[in-house]
Amino acid sequence: MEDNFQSAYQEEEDRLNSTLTEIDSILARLRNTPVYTGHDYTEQVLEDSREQRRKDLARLRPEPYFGRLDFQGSGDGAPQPLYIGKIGVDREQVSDRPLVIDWRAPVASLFYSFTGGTEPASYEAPEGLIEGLVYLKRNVVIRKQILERVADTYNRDSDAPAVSDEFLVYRLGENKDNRLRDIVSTIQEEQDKIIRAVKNTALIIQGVAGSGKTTVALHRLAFLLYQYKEQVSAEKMIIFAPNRMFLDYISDVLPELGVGNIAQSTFPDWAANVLNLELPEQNTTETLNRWFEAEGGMPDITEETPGRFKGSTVLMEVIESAVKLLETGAVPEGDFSPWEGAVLRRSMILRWHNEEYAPYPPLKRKERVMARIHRWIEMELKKSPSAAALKERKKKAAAKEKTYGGKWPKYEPLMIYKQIFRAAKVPGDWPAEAPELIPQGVLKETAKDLKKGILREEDLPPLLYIHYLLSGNEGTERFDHIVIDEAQDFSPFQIAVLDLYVKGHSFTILGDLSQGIHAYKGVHGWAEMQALFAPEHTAYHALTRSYRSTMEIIEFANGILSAGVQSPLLAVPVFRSGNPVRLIAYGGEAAEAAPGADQRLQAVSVALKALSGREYRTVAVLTRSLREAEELYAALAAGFEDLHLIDGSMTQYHGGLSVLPVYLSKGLEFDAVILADADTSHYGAAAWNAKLMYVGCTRALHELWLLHSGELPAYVQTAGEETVSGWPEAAEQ
Ligand SMILES: Nc1ncnc2c1ncn2[C@@H]1O[C@H](COP(=O)(O)OP(=O)(O)OP(=O)(O)O)[C@@H](O)[C@H]1O
Repeated sequence: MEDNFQSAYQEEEDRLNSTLTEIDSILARLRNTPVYTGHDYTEQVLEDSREQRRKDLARLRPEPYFGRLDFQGSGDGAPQPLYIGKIGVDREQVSDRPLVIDWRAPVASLFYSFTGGTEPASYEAPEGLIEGLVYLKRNVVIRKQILERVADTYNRDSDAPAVSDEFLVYRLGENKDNRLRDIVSTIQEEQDKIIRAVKNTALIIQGVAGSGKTTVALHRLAFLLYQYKEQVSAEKMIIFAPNRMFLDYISDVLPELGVGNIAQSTFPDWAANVLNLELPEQNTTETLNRWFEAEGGMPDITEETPGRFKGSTVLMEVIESAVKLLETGAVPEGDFSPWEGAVLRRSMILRWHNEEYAPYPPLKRKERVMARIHRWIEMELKKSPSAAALKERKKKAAAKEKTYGGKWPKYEPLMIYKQIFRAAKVPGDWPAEAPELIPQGVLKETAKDLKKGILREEDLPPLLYIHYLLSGNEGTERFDHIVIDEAQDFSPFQIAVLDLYVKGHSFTILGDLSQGIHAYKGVHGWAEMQALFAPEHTAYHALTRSYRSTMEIIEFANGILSAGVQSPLLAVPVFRSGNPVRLIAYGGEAAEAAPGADQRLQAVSVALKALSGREYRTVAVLTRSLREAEELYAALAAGFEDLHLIDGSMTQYHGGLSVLPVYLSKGLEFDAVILADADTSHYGAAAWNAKLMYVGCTRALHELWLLHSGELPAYVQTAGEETVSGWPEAAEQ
């Protein structure tokens, strides 16, 4: 065994050396080729490609590849070793087998989809299905040109035919810094299917916490750019994520994959930009705080909860009817007469509006009709009998034209939105009552907000839709692809509106219903989103394995889900074992002398010291509310150098030690998590509270401690069979 390993290591070291020599020689040749600066187009294209190759090779040199697959296609005489890396490199002789194969190339898909066994394997190539036998699947870790590790996950000649998880487990056991990383060397089969799915589909992915949704979405973008290079461009792709700090957290993955220039935004930021609106900064944060700090729990969520109703496609219908009403009554009453004796019949204007310009959206139609009227005036002016009459008529016509233009509907999204909710005066031909489809409660609350000038996040999709109905998506280029992360917090209306701004329903929509803590606005089931697309335009995938946390943490979090939410969406852990989850009751007899608040502070401080003293790089204290996070931070900051408070307004994630409310931790991960206040007064019995706690627990990679002074919620007690209680010895108070 040891001998085999030695020879594998030696073999890979030799191959690495020869690869590096070859890369260096290609690079040297490219660098010695004079840079073309002339005007010949063909030469310019060749120069661009040389420059790209120079950059790629320089980028590749420190870690040229990460995997090897020995494959014998049906036409091959013997198994051929294929080396797979982040970027493909052709040899000097392009007819030879590539030096390194791009991980996105069709043949590289075998590296990910092959699940062991002696049966033939196959992959889809442009020329059709290629079949053959896999002999070896090997992971090689190279850092700074040094071979660090060789691990065979499959070897046809060995006794263990299945693909082993050993290398994956090794990778997952590493500590994380403050950024999400690429996973090209260990993409799993279920993830690979999503990454390589065809472009023009609305892919909806339900993935348990830590199943790699965010990571997979980013790899999918890199794949689409490779596979559809002629059809898509990075500038026309966009990622929607919950907040700006999260965007910062994921911002390294795409550059690591060699992809730049993909727009990343929050939905409100993007919508405000399209609508040309200035959104007050604190609105979203304020809604969140209001919602999550609510004393005595959340209000009940029904289809009439404002966020839910305004996110529904029912409101789309209401808007469509309102815009139709405006459009039908748009042409002002009466003929148009710019001066005495000149008359343009209304019937003619109506014909222009309703027939000739019918294909245009209302705002364009109005512009076209007004331009046509202007041209008509100019023709009429030519008939003026004298220069004085011409001058007089011109003056009159200008005034009349202005007045006539003013009689048209305003066609302004916010105004129309206010009119729909009866927060602004409605045109004469509108019914006095708002449409029955709008529930009374929503009507009142929205009208009150709109009159005060308050716009909430849930008002943005309707506003965008009105904007679209009025102007089409003119001025905003349609995207080639849209990624929506944390999509359980999106509403069907939001997706329906975004569909108007993307080509071919090309979406990757990822989320986890078990983390749906924004139930007042998000979807309650994926069918709500699937229903927006024709069956042939949508596909559903479920990711059930969780890669982030140890088995102990996942089993504990699963327990919370089953008992607290009765959810069937449980995570399947990768076989990676760590320390048991720790439940720590503080206060009680040992610390009776200290008043309550001090005991809590002391407990958090001891836990933070204990965990940050280990090899972990990121440790988080999660509180139930922002206020509690702020208070804890203020009390702890002096004792911990690298401590950061994370509130809703942050744009950067620093890593190290953090204090944050649990609802803001969504999407992030930490080596160790301390869940402060895990008691019934902070986490009530409602499913919603269990979800919140589930989110908190699943942020932890290696270590999870729950601190409490009161009773633990029942769903934690039942989940806690395999946990340990109390402080570890070294951290004893
Ligand atoms: N195939 C893989 N190989 C190695 N690491 C992986 C793999 N898949 C996911 N991971 C790791 O698992 C962690 C979770 O990934 P990610 O944040 O993308 O999951 P998620 O499903 O978006 O999680 P959540 O919904 O809980 O926020 C990350 O550290 C990621 O690097």
